[in-house]
Amino acid sequence: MNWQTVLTELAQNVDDMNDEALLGLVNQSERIFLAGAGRSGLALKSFAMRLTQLGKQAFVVGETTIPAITASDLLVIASSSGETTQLVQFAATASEVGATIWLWSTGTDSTIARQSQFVTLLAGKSKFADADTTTKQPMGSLFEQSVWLFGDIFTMDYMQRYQITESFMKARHSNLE
Ligand SMILES: O=C([C@H](O)CO)[C@H](O)[C@H](O)COP(=O)(O)O
Repeated sequence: MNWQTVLTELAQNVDDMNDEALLGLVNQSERIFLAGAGRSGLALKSFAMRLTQLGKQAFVVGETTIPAITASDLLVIASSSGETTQLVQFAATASEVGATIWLWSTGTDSTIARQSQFVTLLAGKSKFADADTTTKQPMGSLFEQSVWLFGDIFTMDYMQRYQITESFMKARHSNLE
């Protein structure tokens, strides 16, 4: 029963959100930084891994080996609320240096959204929102699931758009597992 509820809720995500501009944005960005807190960050990490396998330089914010972000870099932020304190600070720093920000969120009325050049809206509600009709799941669960799925679907679209094969990606998979 709850399986069906979750799958139905995930269908709120439209299937035509990977437009050419976003595919081009990632293609043109040599270095991509990814930031998310809590469960949103865990889901976004799965996309960071795929970006590496697609041939990009991907850095998860918070890892000690991360370089400084610069004007030519892309910062992807996943945040249901767009208001999580440390992510607001990351967006401010990225803006100061002139980096491009691509936010994945549930709305456009947030501090981070206002600093972002690109915003992708995913199904779910902000973790700060009260229970509503958007989802029966607690807090940001639907959004966090959507982050994982959007990353996977974007990966498939990117493979098709730039003719990247699975063997190309497998060759870039970690061999220290
Ligand atoms: O871990 C989370 C929490 O359990 C809500 O479901 C959130 O992902 C984390 O707090 C980050 O929040 P957002 O930045 O609003 O996604």
